[in-house]
Amino acid sequence: MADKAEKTFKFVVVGGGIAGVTCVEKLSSQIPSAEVALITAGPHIKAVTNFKQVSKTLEEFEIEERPSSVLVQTFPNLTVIHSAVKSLNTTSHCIETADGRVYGYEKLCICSGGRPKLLTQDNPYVLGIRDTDSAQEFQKRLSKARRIVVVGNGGIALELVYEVEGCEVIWAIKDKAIGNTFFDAGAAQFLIPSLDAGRPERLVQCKRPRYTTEEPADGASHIYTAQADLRGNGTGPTEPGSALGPDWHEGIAFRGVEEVSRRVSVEYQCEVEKILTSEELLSSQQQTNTPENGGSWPVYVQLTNGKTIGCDFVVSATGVVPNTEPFLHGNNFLLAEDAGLRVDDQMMTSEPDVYAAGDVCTACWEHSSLWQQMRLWTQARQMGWYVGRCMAAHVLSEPVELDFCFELFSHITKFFNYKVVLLGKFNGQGLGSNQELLVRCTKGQEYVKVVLHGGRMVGAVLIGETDLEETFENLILNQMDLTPYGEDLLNPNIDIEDYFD
Ligand SMILES: Cc1cc2nc3c(=O)[nH]c(=O)nc-3n(C[C@H](O)[C@H](O)[C@H](O)COP(=O)(O)OP(=O)(O)OC[C@H]3O[C@@H](n4cnc5c(N)ncnc54)[C@H](O)[C@@H]3O)c2cc1C
Ligand SMILES: NC(=O)C1=CN([C@@H]2O[C@H](COP(=O)(O)OP(=O)(O)OC[C@H]3O[C@@H](n4cnc5c(N)ncnc54)[C@H](OP(=O)(O)O)[C@@H]3O)[C@@H](O)[C@H]2O)C=CC1
Repeated sequence: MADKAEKTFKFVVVGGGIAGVTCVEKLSSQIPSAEVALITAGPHIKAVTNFKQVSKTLEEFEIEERPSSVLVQTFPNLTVIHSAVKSLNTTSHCIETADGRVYGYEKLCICSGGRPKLLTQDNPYVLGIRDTDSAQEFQKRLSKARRIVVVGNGGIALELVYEVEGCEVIWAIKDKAIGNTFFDAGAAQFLIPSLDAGRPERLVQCKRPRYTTEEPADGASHIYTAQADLRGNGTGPTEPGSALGPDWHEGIAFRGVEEVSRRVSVEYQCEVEKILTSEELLSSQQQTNTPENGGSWPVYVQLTNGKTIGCDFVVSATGVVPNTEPFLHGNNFLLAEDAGLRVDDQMMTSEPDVYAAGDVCTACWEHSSLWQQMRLWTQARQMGWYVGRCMAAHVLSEPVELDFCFELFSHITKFFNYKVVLLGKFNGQGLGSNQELLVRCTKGQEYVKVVLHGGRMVGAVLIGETDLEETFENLILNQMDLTPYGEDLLNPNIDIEDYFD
């Protein structure tokens, strides 16, 4: 492959999601003279906007989907190639794209994200949601649906069951409580009433521009560059786009055909045993498993609790698998248990000069006791920024230390219209029974949980407008012994901020 390389770049970054774009921005600003290529399968790139450092580790930002020409205008050293990577040869330092072109690199960063880990592949009644196209497909199918089954108990399921209107939702979860990837049972109990109450009316308007994946009308090149006229055509609507951002459902009406505003029922502690078409259900002759609520449906879901539920389609919100496939063949990448590319504290994979960041990688350095990896946009941005710094530092033979953002896990998001802040070991991850919990809850207003370990705060869940995030972040970071304060820590009559000043 090496002698076929039509151009060799100092840095090649694969993936136009948050991790890849942030990496490119960092590289271009650190070494403006270096030639950088961004190779991405999707037709657009993601850009972080309105970045706000809320506190030492908490950050908020918005995400825009943009044509890559905008990025190229900002960084004249950058070439964007819209084509999927087909193969990689780490020995010859070459990468081949779907349109048969070969590019050389001195240093490569893989930021190819993940794809939905579906319950089953190739079943037309089972949908996953990842990018703009899959969200639009979901919306289209929903507009004709009377009942859907949502499987999974993480971020996507939590958002969908709250957002869908005009359609009955059966939510099947493995656990005893909703939202297991983010909450404990107490928080779930606090949130459950919002499921029935429904979400407040809001204007359905698009906050930021969205782009379609149609070919450019003028037949313009898929390669945007200030330097070269490299043409490619290895991309199209079937290639994976970048993962959606936090408020991906804003501006999209998730409405089924029913008049009812919402009806969500949760099937707890069950998994999907089988997914059958109506013909398969009939021929299976399982008369004992009479479908719930009768009726005739395009597809039936048999759950391990013995229920068979007919529906229009199934949403498999069951996590992500790192997109590693095209990079593995013929190379010696070490993979983690979750199938991500293993990276060390310099974001380097097991192959020389190959780095990885974002959803595709698994952080395999010795973590701070207060941090864990979760495949979130915050971490994709942080890793993208840090990997760019590492790559530039290695070229310049400069030392680089693990960034401070990996000291403490922090995440701000919104579920069921409540602000949610998660800090450190917010669910007592890895602490076993060696933890003490303090909880304060005001129905419909706030839920505050603090995780203590050896008298020190190691994690917190803050739901609602608690205004406690900065103080708690400080208490977690400084690891002060809080034993003398006891339950006063959550006493609503004490101004905790003043208390620790
Ligand atoms: C519906 C949904 C809602 C979400 N909501 C939130 C939220 O509220 N908060 C939060 O923190 N996180 C959220 N996330 C998670 C978050 O979006 C991801 O963790 C983050 O965007 C990952 O960024 P990334 O750059 O690693 O990967 P991606 O955004 O997936 O980007 C991967 C890029 O690689 C490209 N690519 C893939 N394969 C190839 C190839 N072979 N060749 C070339 N290019 C390739 C793709 O086109 C894409 O541009 C959500 C995810 C989803 C799906
Ligand atoms: N607001 C936010 O921060 C949001 C973040 N996201 C992120 O986007 C990504 C994709 O979201 P999502 O798909 O919800 O992934 P998550 O990892 O958040 O959740 C996946 C859920 O599916 C469950 N699950 C896995 N396999 C099965 C199975 N075979 N049957 C039943 N349940 C199963 C998991 O349970 P278990 O854990 O027990 O395996 C878990 O509850 C994640 O990285 C998520 O963090 C998405 C939306 C919003």
